[in-house]
Amino acid sequence: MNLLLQTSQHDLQEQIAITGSKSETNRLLLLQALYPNISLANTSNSDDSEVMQKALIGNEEIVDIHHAGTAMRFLTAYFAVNEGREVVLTGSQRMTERPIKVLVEALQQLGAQITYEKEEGYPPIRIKGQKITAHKVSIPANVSSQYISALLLVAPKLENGIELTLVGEITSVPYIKMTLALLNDLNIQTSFVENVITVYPKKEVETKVMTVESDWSSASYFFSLVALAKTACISLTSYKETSLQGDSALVEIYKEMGVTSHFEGNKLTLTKQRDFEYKDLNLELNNTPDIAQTIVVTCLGLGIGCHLTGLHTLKIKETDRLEALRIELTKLGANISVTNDSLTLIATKNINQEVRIDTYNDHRMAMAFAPLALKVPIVINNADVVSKSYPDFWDDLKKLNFLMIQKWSFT
Ligand SMILES: O=C(O)C1=C[C@@H](OP(=O)(O)O)[C@@H](O)[C@H](O)C1
Ligand SMILES: C=C(OP(=O)(O)O)C(=O)O
Repeated sequence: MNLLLQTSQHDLQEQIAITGSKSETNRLLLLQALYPNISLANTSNSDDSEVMQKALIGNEEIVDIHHAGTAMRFLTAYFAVNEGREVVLTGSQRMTERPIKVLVEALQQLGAQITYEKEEGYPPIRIKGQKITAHKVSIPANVSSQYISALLLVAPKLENGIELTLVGEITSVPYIKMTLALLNDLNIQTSFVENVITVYPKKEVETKVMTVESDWSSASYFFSLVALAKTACISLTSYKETSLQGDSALVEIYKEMGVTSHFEGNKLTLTKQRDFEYKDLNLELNNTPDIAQTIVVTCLGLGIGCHLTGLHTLKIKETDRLEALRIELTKLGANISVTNDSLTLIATKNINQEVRIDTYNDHRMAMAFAPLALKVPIVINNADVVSKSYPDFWDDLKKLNFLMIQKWSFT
């Protein structure tokens, strides 16, 4: 489905309910498989959480997690320590290009039995679950924090827990802290001192309902919409002022783009500041890689420039996001350059109309570019990719009176 988006609505007023964080949900689904007496509320309705849940409750030999990076990484660790079970873990074409070697080698240090079915270092992988008693392991920390979270999540069920030494610069740190915080919520003891993380074993946890906070990465598209509208007041539920999700940094980042955030209970209200003085932005996004696309598109729409750094992990996500941004923003008339870990956009006032944005099987390409419809009509190709994290995205956008016309590839 290709969608032509346009709107003449410049005052955005609405209340939107976004479901739970997919990062928190996928962690908690795994923890629930380890500790069945916990229950979950406000879970994510994303495809990634659905495949995670199916993989955990199913009993197939071949487990296909499609595009879900967290599911691939978390389940690698889960099946590796699941004594007596053998599975082949695989995913979409793109998943077979996303590296897994760092995690496989760390698990092998602990005694896991994992082999590659095709290319060394990449899914699909064959895992023969083992009883693990070793507990000291080291791992390169600069490729993906998901490898680290994967080990930490299964650690409390290992006989001796885990003592994990992180080697090199640590990337996407808030996601590691989220994992530890969720373990702590279950009274599982952890420590994170300098570059060593320890998780202590815990056989049972108390019965508890874990309520997932709504997804901040999904909220980013509304920050962008508010920034690009003439006037706006959009409320989002259910959010916390102190969040486990690093992407809650949106509140501070979008202040620099004229968006005011206000909390009342668990309702977050975004309003557009009047007479705001815009300046080019300089941001380090190592802690918040998933909002880089949203931010650069907002900057283009506002006619300001930006220099974003700390982006090296973008190259191994759903697509090479740096390259995808360079190609699509150039089509819109932007002056953009990228390196292996940064992006620079020069301020421009003109945006090309009715450009067809390719989405590269990446939900965030579709959602990040959609708010630009407030400035120019825009076509989003393969718009259904949004279901990876936010299946209701287009319905929620309709509530803001966006006009959406299905376009066929040849029209
Ligand atoms: O642990 C998680 O839930 C995630 C960690 C991040 O990945 P990296 O650590 O690979 O940057 C992030 O981009 C991803 O969307 C979700
Ligand atoms: C990178 C993402 O997801 P994953 O790595 O879990 O596929 C994302 O949702 O932006």
